[in-house]
Amino acid sequence: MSERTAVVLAGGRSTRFGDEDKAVADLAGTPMIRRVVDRVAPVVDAVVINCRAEQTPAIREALDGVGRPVTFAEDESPDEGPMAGMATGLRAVAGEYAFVVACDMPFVDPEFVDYLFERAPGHEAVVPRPEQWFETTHAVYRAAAMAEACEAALDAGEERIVAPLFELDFVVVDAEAVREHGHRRTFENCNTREDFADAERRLRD
Ligand SMILES: Nc1nc2c(ncn2[C@@H]2O[C@H](COP(=O)(O)OP(=O)(O)OP(=O)(O)O)[C@@H](O)[C@H]2O)c(=O)[nH]1
Ligand SMILES: [Mg+2]
Repeated sequence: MSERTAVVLAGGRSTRFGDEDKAVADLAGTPMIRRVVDRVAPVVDAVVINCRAEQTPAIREALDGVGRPVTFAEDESPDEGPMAGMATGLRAVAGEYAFVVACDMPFVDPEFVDYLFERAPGHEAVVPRPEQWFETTHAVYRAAAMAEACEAALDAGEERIVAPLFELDFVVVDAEAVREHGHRRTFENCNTREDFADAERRLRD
């Protein structure tokens, strides 16, 4: 099946942001997660949201009318970290490949996401490495393979998402390819009120 899915990770507690869920917080007039989904929707067929059960109503409302089927993959037990969320989200994917993205990346570049999907056939993961770090929450995975690898890593007490990644046949998109195919803002994430204010200034430009 060639269907492409976006898995949006939103199950965190937004502690750096404050007493509000940053996923649905207003960013220049639009809930942040809506910005993320609106940006990736043109290059995917379906959307899966990973979050805690109590977040679902507000996120569902924020995503009303996005034009792609949205399903919710709720954490069975919350606060187990982004890798657990990734496994839960990927288990709910119907197609072969999924782009996993954090809910706090409102500048995600659809053309770059398309490029990541294009590099995927024959591999289990396509992960950008614009600098020193692998952007594991902005990467394409063969859903079943990564879900399984995450579950094994969690069982082994691993917390870093590179651990399951290294178990897969993965392609690295290096700094040069990132520059060539992507906008540098694509990896920018908003964690604090200051990050929101800063992003908002640029979104209103
Ligand atoms: N399911 C799930 N997702 C998580 C968890 N922790 C973080 N995430 C998600 O992983 C992504 C990156 O996490 P952070 O940017 O640290 O978000 P956060 O944990 O909500 O924010 P802070 O509390 O400020 O670190 C975000 O999309 C989060 O929603 C978790 O325990 N469970
Ligand atoms: Mg966190």
